[in-house]
Amino acid sequence: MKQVLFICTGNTCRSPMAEALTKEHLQKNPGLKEVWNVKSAGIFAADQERATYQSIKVMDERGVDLMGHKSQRLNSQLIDESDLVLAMTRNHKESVLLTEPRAEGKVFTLREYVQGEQEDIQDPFGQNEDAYRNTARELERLIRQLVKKWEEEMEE
Ligand SMILES: N[C@@H](Cc1ccc(OP(=O)(O)O)cc1)C(=O)O
Repeated sequence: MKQVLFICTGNTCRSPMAEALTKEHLQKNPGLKEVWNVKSAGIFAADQERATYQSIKVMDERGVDLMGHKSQRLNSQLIDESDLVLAMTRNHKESVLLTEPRAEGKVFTLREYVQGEQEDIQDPFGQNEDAYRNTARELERLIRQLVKKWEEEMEE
């Protein structure tokens, strides 16, 4: 099996949403579900924190359960065991490559990986629910493209 690891700062908003959305999409695609294991972590995350209330709420609005999420701090082992590391921002990507240079080649920003563009996914932390909703919508779009990309790769 291959492992994808989503990275953000606190592992309580963006990367948990990306993880949950990806798992949700994989549920609908048994072939791919056999291929990809999905995790998330945060560069400055505390361990064992729940996702923020707003993240849980906006995911719930999409029928995606984030209640069981527990944050974890990024570490070398997680990077080493991952085949693909998808960061929310260029800063996250650069920070990973600075501490784990051997990860070069498997670390991308999510948008770079699916759209070939460098734009970041902004942090909704500390903002209102609508900001979270916008992040969720943006992530949903990107994750749909990610899964499509994996499907196409599988058919090759
Ligand atoms: N937990 C940090 C900040 C933080 C939390 C979450 C966060 O969002 P995300 O999980 O999307 O990186 C960003 C930063 C603090 O102590 O203030």
